[in-house]
Amino acid sequence: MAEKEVDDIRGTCELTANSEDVGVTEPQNSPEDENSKSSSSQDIHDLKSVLVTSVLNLEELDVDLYRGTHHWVPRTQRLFGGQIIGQALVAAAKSVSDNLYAHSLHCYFVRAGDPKIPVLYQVDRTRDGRSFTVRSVKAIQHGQPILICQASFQKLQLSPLQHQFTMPSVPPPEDLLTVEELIHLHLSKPDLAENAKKGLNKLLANEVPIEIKPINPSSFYRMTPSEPRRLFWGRARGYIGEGNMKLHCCVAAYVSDFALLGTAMLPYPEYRAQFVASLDHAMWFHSTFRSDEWMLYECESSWAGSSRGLVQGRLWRRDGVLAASCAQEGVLRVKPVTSKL
Ligand SMILES: CC(C)(COP(=O)(O)OP(=O)(O)OC[C@H]1O[C@@H](n2cnc3c(N)ncnc32)[C@H](O)[C@@H]1OP(=O)(O)O)[C@@H](O)C(=O)NCCC(=O)NCCSC(=O)CCCCC(=O)O
Repeated sequence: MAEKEVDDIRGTCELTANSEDVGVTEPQNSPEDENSKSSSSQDIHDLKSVLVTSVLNLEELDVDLYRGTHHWVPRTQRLFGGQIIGQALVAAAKSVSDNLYAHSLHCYFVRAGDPKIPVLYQVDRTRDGRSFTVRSVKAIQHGQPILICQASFQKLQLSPLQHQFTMPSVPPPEDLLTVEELIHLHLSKPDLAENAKKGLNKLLANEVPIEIKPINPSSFYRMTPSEPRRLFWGRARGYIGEGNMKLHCCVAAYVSDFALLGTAMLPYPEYRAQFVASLDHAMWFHSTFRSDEWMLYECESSWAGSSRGLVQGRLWRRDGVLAASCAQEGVLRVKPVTSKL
C-alpha cells in the first residue's frame, strides 16, 4: 500500500471524534421511526455511546455558559469541527423549552480549536418567537471565538406540503465491511510495507466513536480517481436509545462533519492534502431518526476552485426517509503526491 493510501485512510478515519441530556429536534412531519435494530447489531450497542457520556455532556458553569471537553483529537492537532458543532448545538438547545426542536444551524469556524484546553460555549438568547426561536452560540478558547453558530428551533407544525429526494439504492450495511475490517484486510496483504503496517495499526488503536461502512471502499479512500461523491453507512458507536431527538440531532451534527470535505478531493488522487479545514457548516433537520442506527450518508461536491471546495451532504434513514441535509465549504490546499515538500 502506498504511503498516500495509508494517509487517506488515516485522514478519513481520524476525522471521527468524540459527548447526557442535550436539547435539540423532534418530528417535523415525522413518520414513524422504522429504523429498528437488528439483533446481530444489538450486542455492540450494549455500552452507552461515548458521544453521550462524554463529549456532548457539557458542564454548566453559569446561566448560558458551558464547558466542553474532548474525547478524541485528530492527527492534525486541531479540534474536530463536528465536535465543536455538536457541542454548540447542545449549549443552544439547553436554553429552549422541550416543545421546540432544532431545525437548522449555521456555523463559521473562525480559528483552529486547541486540543490542550476545554472549549467554553456562551449562548445568546437572540429571539423567542411564536413559532421559531433563535440562539447564537460562541465557542471560545484563549478568550477568542473559534466558532460562531446560529441555531434555530421550531414548535411542531404540520403541513400538507411534503416532498423529498429519493434515497440512492445501495447495498445494506449488513453486506459491507467496517473501516476496521477493511484495515485488517489491507494488513493481511503480504507485500505491505512496514511503515504502512505501522500507520494502519495506529489507526486501529484509535477510539473513534462512529462506525463507518463505505459503500465503495476504493473511491472512499481515494485509491482511484472518482466523481466527487461518497456514500457510506454510519452510526454512533454504542447505545443511545430512542426518545431523545435533541440528543440524536447533536450526535448527527457531530457525525455530519465526518468525511464531508474530503469528497471534494476524490477526483484528484494525484494530490494530497497539505491544509484541509472546514470554514463553515450548515445543517437542516427534517425528520426523526436514531443516530445509533445505520444511516446512509451521501456526500457530493458541486464545486472546487480558489483553494476551496463546496460539499453537500444528505443523511438518510435506512427506510428511505431524508433525516437531515448539510452543506459545507472548506479550505483545500494540496500538493502533488510526489512532492517531498
Ligand atoms: C486558517 C483559517 C481557515 C483562516 O485562514 P487565514 O485567513 O489564511 O488565516 P491565517 O492565520 O492568516 O493563516 C493560517 C495558516 O495558513 C497559512 N496561509 C494563509 N494563506 C495561505 C496561502 N494562500 N497559501 C499557503 N498558506 C497560507 C498561513 O501562513 C498560516 O500558516 P501557519 O503560520 O503555518 O499557521 C482559519 O479560519 C481557521 O483555522 N479556521 C478554523 C478551521 C477549522 O479548524 N475547522 C474545523 C476543523 S477541520 C474538520 O474538522 C473537518 C475536516 C474534514 C476533512 C475531510 O472531510 O476529509
